[in-house]
Amino acid sequence: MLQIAVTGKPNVGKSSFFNSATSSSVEMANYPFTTIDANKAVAHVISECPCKELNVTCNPRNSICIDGKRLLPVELIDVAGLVPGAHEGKGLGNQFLDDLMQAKVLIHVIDASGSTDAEGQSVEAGSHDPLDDIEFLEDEIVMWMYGILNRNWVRLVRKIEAEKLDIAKVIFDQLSGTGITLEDIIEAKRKVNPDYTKWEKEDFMELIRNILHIAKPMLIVANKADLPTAEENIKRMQEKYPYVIPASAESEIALVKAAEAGLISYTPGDSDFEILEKDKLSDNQLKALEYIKVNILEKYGGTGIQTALNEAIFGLLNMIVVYPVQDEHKYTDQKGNVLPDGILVPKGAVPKELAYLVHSDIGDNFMHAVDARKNMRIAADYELQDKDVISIVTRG
Ligand SMILES: Nc1nc2c(ncn2[C@@H]2O[C@H](COP(=O)(O)OP(=O)(O)OP(=O)(O)O)[C@@H](O)[C@H]2O)c(=O)[nH]1
Repeated sequence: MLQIAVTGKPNVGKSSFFNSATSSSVEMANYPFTTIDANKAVAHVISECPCKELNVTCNPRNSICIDGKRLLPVELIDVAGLVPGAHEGKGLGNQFLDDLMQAKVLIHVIDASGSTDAEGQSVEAGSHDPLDDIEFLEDEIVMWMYGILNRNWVRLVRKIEAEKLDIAKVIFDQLSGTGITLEDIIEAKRKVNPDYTKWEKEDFMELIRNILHIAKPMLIVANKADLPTAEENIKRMQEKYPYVIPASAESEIALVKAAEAGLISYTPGDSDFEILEKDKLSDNQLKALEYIKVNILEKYGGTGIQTALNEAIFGLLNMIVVYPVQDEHKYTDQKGNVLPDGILVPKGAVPKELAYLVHSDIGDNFMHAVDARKNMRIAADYELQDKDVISIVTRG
């Protein structure tokens, strides 16, 4: 399952974000996996299910369909321990960085209201500039990777020369376990001085930043957007960085709780709610709900939690959803389940890559694929499209 790391300095609302993003999956009946371990749980991203358009009733297996919306599971990892000096082993140090590197995409939770200082201590709202926190995470990761690469560099350069090794492959081996691919390194290296024997600290830093931007894209969640000091900071963040999602984890938690109690009707991701039991709500509760409506839902179009997850997968990672089936006429698997699985694949993937994502045996025995909508065989280099329904034909 695709992994998303949720991180940020202490007190910014990481746990609140993590809990609000994963609690709704827990409620879902027949969900095969909920809490994986203490700091991992399943959340979901939402995509339009092809069932409506194909006029069929689907029987999802790896996902859930609610009113034509397909909820696809992703794994969230709660990575606590970001403190200044983490790369030198402060706080949870390298454990923090190892955990972070498991994920394909990072969600960096920021206290947009500026009420926590650089170390995560509470301060007067608006007195800390949250823009300073954005650079700080990347700096910690860069310094940590620099430490790894720099450690044996002189010896490695000699070895590269003596044994005529490929520099990108050598860097790749040094960074093993970080999920960074050889292709990522080759691409990142193009923009730095080609003569690696002359690399200074700045060249390493540039290379590492390039690698990070390619291999570990980062989404900024501007949390605590409900506080009055957040608005101006959010504007400044959005002007400077491409992926900033205003959010209020606390509002999401409040709305989900009220919905669970039957007081309002609200589904995560909605941009509005409806009060069902006005008489059972106290004046304070009504005021709080009104505050959320005006200051979060109407202002930002939602609490930002579901938007952030969707943006991480479909925006930053550029994924699409493809539906493999066995019977291209009925859109079913072997057992007759209609549109059983939605699979997240990177945009640009071809049918054989989909086959491997379904199962390695199916990949090994892949012959060709059929576009079930058009009932037509597709070419080996056909780029899969979002919501494609594909039947894979295998040998034997
Ligand atoms: N106003 C407001 N407060 C929030 C929001 N999200 C979290 N908080 C508050 O911020 C404080 C920290 O929240 P946590 O979720 O524990 O933060 P954390 O980043 O996990 O903190 P650590 O466990 O210390 O790393 C708590 O008092 C929350 O109630 C939000 O969206 N709005």
